[in-house]
Amino acid sequence: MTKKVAVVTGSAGGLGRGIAERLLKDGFSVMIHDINKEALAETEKEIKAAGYEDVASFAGDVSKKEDQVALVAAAVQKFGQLNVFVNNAGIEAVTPFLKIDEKELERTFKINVFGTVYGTQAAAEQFIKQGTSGKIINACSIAGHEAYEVLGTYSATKHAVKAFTHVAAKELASKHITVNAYCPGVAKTKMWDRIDAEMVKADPSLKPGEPFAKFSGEIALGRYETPTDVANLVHFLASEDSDYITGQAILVDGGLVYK
Ligand SMILES: NC(=O)C1=CN([C@@H]2O[C@H](COP(=O)(O)OP(=O)(O)OC[C@H]3O[C@@H](n4cnc5c(N)ncnc54)[C@H](O)[C@@H]3O)[C@@H](O)[C@H]2O)C=CC1
Ligand SMILES: CC(=O)C(C)=O
Repeated sequence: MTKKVAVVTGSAGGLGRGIAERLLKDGFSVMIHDINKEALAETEKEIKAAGYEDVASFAGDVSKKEDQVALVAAAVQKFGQLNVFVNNAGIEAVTPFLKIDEKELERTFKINVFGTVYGTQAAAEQFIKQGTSGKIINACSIAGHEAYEVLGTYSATKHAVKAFTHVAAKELASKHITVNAYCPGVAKTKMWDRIDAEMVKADPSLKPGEPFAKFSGEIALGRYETPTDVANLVHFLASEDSDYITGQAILVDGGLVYK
């Protein structure tokens, strides 16, 4: 039987790498992808060294539509088809509201929102061309359900990701394409290291590590999130067990936001 094929954007590290590794374990062929070419090459090497042969990599920028189309084409050329597309890549922005500027708005919306739209379009076009069903899975956040101080731009982008998840699900359902989102809480990746540093810069009364400790201290299950926690949900959303679920932005946050 032909192996199913998944693409995971922004998977040179962090949550994306955890997701890619889980999908490989589940038996998918996986195209990993990132804007950081060196980290991507290193990750591919490490994954192969761990015994996974059906992995390949493609470097690109999710905010460029042509890169997303080329990513899908590369996955299909390498593995023969596409079944799952994970719009994982995203960036943070940590700025007090009155200081948010055009540059921050443009950069964050281009990567988090435009990137998700372009990835969804490229994947959906391929599913339609194949005449198959398909699954699109987007990175949202607790910040797509709540809005956080000094994370205004980021929260707005994740609310937009949630809205596009709903709309794409409605429009693509008749083509047997499902669109869902995972909404992590507080995971100690490079993103949170940067958020912590920026929050300390914005409020000098804070010490390094305190913002992360404050956010993760409110998690009901008593610990911060790991890439595996997120990958467990994406594994489900990529599997046939989720076939009757579409348009959902599912919280996977250990009990932090209740919606
Ligand atoms: N870490 C956390 O606590 C949470 C993360 N998320 C979301 O999960 C996703 C992954 O987050 P992390 O792994 O924590 O982030 P990260 O910053 O650790 O990793 C993100 C990866 O995306 C890549 N990337 C950035 N811009 C890109 C672009 N334009 N094109 C292609 N690749 C690009 C980076 O090079 C990096 O390898 C993001 O969408 C983030 O917003 C959501 C909720 C919580
Ligand atoms: C990183 C993130 O998604 C937060 C702080 O909600």
